[in-house]
Formats: sequence, C-alpha cells, structure tokens
Amino acid sequence: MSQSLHMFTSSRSRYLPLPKHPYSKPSLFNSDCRFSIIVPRHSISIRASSDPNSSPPHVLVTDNGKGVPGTSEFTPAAVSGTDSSLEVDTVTEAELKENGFRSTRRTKLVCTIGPSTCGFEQLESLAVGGMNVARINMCHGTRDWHKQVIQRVRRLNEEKGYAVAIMMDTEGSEIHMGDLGGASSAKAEDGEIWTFSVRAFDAPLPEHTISVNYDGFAEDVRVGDELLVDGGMVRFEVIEKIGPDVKCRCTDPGLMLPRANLTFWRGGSLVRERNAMLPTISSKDWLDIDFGIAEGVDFIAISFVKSAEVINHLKSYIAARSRDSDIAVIAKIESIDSLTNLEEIIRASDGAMVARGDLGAQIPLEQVPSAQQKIVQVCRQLNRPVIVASQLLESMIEYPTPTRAEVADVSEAVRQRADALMLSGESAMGQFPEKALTVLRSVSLRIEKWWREEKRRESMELPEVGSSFQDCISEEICTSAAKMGLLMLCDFRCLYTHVLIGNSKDFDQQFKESTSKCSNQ
Ligand SMILES: Nc1ncnc2c1ncn2[C@@H]1O[C@H](COP(=O)(O)OP(=O)(O)OP(=O)(O)O)[C@@H](O)[C@H]1O
Ligand SMILES: CC(=O)C(=O)O
Ligand SMILES: [K+]
Ligand SMILES: [Mg+2]
Repeated sequence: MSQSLHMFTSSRSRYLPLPKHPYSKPSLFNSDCRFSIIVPRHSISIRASSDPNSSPPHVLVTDNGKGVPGTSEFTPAAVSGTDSSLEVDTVTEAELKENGFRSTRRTKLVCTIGPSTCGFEQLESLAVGGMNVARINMCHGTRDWHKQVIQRVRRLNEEKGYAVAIMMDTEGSEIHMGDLGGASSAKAEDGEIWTFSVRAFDAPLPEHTISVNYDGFAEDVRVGDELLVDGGMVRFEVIEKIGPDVKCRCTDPGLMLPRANLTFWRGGSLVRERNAMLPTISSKDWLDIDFGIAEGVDFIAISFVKSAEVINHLKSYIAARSRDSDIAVIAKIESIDSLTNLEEIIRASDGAMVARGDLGAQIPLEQVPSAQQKIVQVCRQLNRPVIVASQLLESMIEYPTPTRAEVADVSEAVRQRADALMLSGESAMGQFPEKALTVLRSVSLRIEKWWREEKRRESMELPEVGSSFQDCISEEICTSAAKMGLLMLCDFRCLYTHVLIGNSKDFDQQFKESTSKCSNQ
C-alpha cells in the first residue's frame, strides 16, 4: 500500500523546490521537505519526507496538528520553519524574485572543479550561475588541492549566503593509464605503435609509452584485442606482447588525458579477467574517504560500484567514523555489474549517478541511452535522487556554444526527470565553464516550463498494482491521497515563497485558489 505513495512522492518530488537555509547542507534531491506556515490561529505544517530510515516516504499536511485544512480564510502574518528558520539560498531567491515560483529551476546542477574553476572568484561565478554541488574528483590532484577547493566553497557559503554542497568522487580501482610523466595530454596518431606497460618508469617516460596501473594487464590481454582509452576516445589494436610490455597500433587517433580509463574488448565484448576482482574501494580510496569525512563533505560518490554490499559497508564505516554525520553515499553506475544489480544498489544508496563516460566503455555505446532511461526510472521508483553525468556539453570544453545534439541530450535528461545534471571536463578544464553552466540552467528551465505547459506532470507511470481487487482499492486510495497532498504541498510552497520574498498581498487570494483547486481534484 505504501508503495504507490512512495512512488508518487518520488515522481513529483523534482517539482518541489526545497526551502533552504543558506548555511544548511543542501539536498541534491527535492523530496525531503518540511516547513510550516504560521498564520493567526493556524499552524500549517507540511512535511514531505523520503528519509529511508524513517517511515515510508509521504507527504503530510496538517493544520494545528490535525488533518488537511479546508478553505478557511487565512490572513498572512509570519512564516517560520519547524526546527530552525527556513530560507532559500541567494540564487533561488534571485530566481524567485525574477521569475516567480512557477519558473524556479528544480533540476540541480553539479560542476566538477578543476584547474579552470578552482579559484574563489571562479567558484563564485559558478555559484551565481546556479551551481548546486561542487564535485571534486579524487582521480586528479592532491588532497591539499581538494582541501583548498572545499575551504573556498565553504567560505562562499558562509560569507555570501550560497548553499553549494560538496561531492567527493572516489578514484576506484579499475584499469587506468598513469599520469603521462607530467604531460597534460598525449596525442596518438593513426597507425602509430605505442607501448602499454606495467613496468614502473622514472619520469620522463620513453617516447610513445604509457604506464598501466594494473599488474595483471599484460597477462590478461591477448594479441588481436582492441584497447579503448577513455571509453573509445582513442583506440588501439594489440599486436604483440613482450613480458610486461604490450605493443599496440593506433586505429582511432585522438588525445589521451592523464589517468584515462582503459578497457579491452575481444570479439565485440568487454574482457573482464582478473580485474573484475579488483576492489571497488581501493586502499587509496579509503584514505580519500577518511579525508572526505574529516572535511565534512556532503556526498561521497563511489566509482565502479558492483554490488549493494560495498555501499552498506561504506555507510557503516561512515557511521562508525562520525556519529552524527549525514554524508550521503551516491552509487556511480558505470559498470556491467552495477547494471546487473541495479535495484539492490540503488536501494542501498542515498542516490545514484549515471556515469556515462565509463559506462560507455563497458557496454556498447548505443546501449547507453536505454541504460540511462532505466537507471533514472528505477531511481524515481525507489525515491532516490539521480544525477546524469558526462559529455552533456563536451564540445563546450573547446567552443563557446553547444551542439544541437548536446542541447537535445540535456533536454532529454531533464525530461526523464533526472534530479541533477553534471559537468565534467566542461567545468574542470574547459575554456567556457560559466557558459556551459548557463546552457545547463537555461535548457533545464525551458524543459521544466515545457512540462508544465504540456501538463505532463501527472504522466509518471505507477508501479504494478496488486492483483487482488482489495489491493487495487488500497492503491487507488493511496494514490489519490498522495496526489492531493502533493498538490497542496506545491501550492503551499508557492504561498510560502510569496510571503518570504515580501509579496504577501497575494497570499489570501492564492490560498483560496489553491485550496479550492485541491478540493476540486
Ligand atoms: N582536480 C583536477 N585537477 C586537474 N584536472 C582535473 C581535475 N579534475 C578533473 N580534471 C580534468 O577534467 C577531466 C574531466 O574530469 P572528470 O572528473 O570527468 O574525470 P575523468 O578522468 O573523466 O574520470 P571520472 O570517470 O571519474 O569522471 C579529467 O580527465 C581531467 O583532465
Ligand atoms: C562521471 C564518471 O565517472 C563517468 O562518467 O565515468
Ligand atoms: K572518479
Ligand atoms: Mg567514471
């Protein structure tokens, strides 16, 4: 019975912007929402909760602690939060003032921070541009470098009233290249012969040589295999094995970046030899996780998750390390195993990421869009926030405008109801990080508006209802109750916002309209 409430809350949740205290830890996701409107003789409390540790997700609207209020006449007096004062962050407030509640963006935006964006002013520009989460990728840079970024983001929040969260992304222990001996990139030309080796080299590396982090690489690979760098951005064919060295001929030229991921394919399938046994969380990752806990990051994203077990393990580790920590664990779906165990992984996690970069190196590229759709759908059904990541605006690393295809891709992710979109290289090392963020923001807003205009909000599929007649009745009642609750929540939020930003004269009118709308539903 609770399943349909659960489902409905999650499907609508993205459309409910969260009230935020400027200094509170913001949620990625829009379904944990509690606030009260205090008006003379009434205390209207609205609570939409998806806390997996508490009761099943639900929406509760009460007046003076009882029932759902009817159409009584209220006059606005004050607005206050339940536990602490509730405010929206500066960016949301500016958006509200400019566009009003109906046009406030719901899709959260995640920016990977790298050399292009690590300065205080650059971070501030991203915050102004709507960045909700700053992601630091532990594959790159030192802990001191990341620590500085975290401190700058915290300072921005404290001094300027932003609510930017920090997400730390682990390296994971999949096979990847070394750091190119300090070079920022290496160009492989068509037909060139390169050596991939598990030997340890002193910098600089011999010409056309790449070091590989996985000791079993030379044994696992076979002559004739296809070697893909970064999911196929550059391709090689294995032509010879000489002890620890593997000689390869470049078949698809391109630019290789430091620590790029490596996969090898045989007869059209990904080869998963002993490397499938590599731990999801490496010893370096555990040290990074300790660092993240000590720095109080808001999210830890785990790369190459294979099963729910690793998520549970990490969650108990975090709980043991810091008793009242509320670090959320995000499962990155980027391996074949994570697709196989999708539901149990998402159930165990606080959210998921469709990490299309590595996913596209593990499954054929043409299967990535349907995998994305499936992951987003499972997240909606299990009430977990989901981030769509990688190559959303890849061309904007170099160019100031996106391609039409990229805009269509961003639109599709929003249309699928992803909770958040992520920039990677575009913001980490691209030439136009702010422009890329503007594109994400404006496309998200446009598609959300389109949804509202098309009145598609209701069309989310409900899970299979029980087969017996009695079960159906319960489901129907629950669904209707949830719809009503959410509609009210939406409208109360609207009223709340108007009061908050000083536009309270509409309060009475709007309250009457919204409550009568609810009672007509
Ligand atoms: N902290 C950093 N320092 C230097 N370069 C960085 C940093 N973070 C990201 N980058 C650059 O931006 C690119 C894209 O970043 P991204 O976080 O997507 O990494 P990735 O290497 O593709 O791995 P992942 O699969 O973890 O996303 C990287 O390849 C790297 O060149
Ligand atoms: C984000 C990430 O890890 C990927 O796309 O592979
Ligand atoms: K990573
Ligand atoms: Mg990845």
